[in-house]
Amino acid sequence: MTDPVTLDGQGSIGEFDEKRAEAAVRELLLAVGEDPDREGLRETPGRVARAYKEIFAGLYQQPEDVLTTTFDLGHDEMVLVKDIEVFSTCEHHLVPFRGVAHVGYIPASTGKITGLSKLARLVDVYARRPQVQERLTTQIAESLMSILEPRGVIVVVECEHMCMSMRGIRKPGAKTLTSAVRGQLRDPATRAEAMSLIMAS
Ligand SMILES: Nc1nc2c(ncn2[C@@H]2O[C@H](COP(=O)(O)OP(=O)(O)OP(=O)(O)O)[C@@H](O)[C@H]2O)c(=O)[nH]1
Ligand SMILES: [Zn+2]
Repeated sequence: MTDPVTLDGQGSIGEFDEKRAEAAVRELLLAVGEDPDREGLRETPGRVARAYKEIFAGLYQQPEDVLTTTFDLGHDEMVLVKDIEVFSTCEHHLVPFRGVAHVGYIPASTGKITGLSKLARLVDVYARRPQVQERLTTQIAESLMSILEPRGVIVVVECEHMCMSMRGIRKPGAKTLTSAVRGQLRDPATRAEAMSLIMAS
């Protein structure tokens, strides 16, 4: 395995250890009083390990891997992609949180823009890690700022956390909104314009 290297303060650039994950799931089943050798559970540790590999695939990716196609277009107005589906995993309880992300930016005057799908891929890179919503939001904003060097960025994320719905406080339907605003989008008028586009149905 590669030596651990910090990745935005999270995880490490290594490889997913499927055997270890499988053993841990088997152990967890034993801990809850289940029989991992019974018919229905026999394949479960392996299945869960493969599912985790997919759910945490973002630990083995960098934003540069997905923000690849950049065009020079000379477009100097805001580009906004709304309602990008978010599936992530709360790092406190390892249960899902899901919702949408809205990602907008004002390209650099040199016109460096990226493919629209790349913004959704960027959301996935950070969502597919053990996360908290605030960090997910700022990581998207900051990676866009450093890679595209735009004049401004706005990221708004709205999610429902299963750790608040299915357990603990049990408030299904409660939504958490987080935002990160950088550069010219901090200007109140520009920010208000972006927010009205985001909130419009
Ligand atoms: N700020 C923030 N908090 C989160 C996020 N996801 C989960 N949490 C919160 O993390 C907190 C963890 O609190 P703890 O008191 O350590 O854990 P707990 O006893 O399981 O807390 P309860 O959920 O209140 O039962 C809870 O209040 C969760 O609602 C997130 O993305 N951002
Ligand atoms: Zn949680």
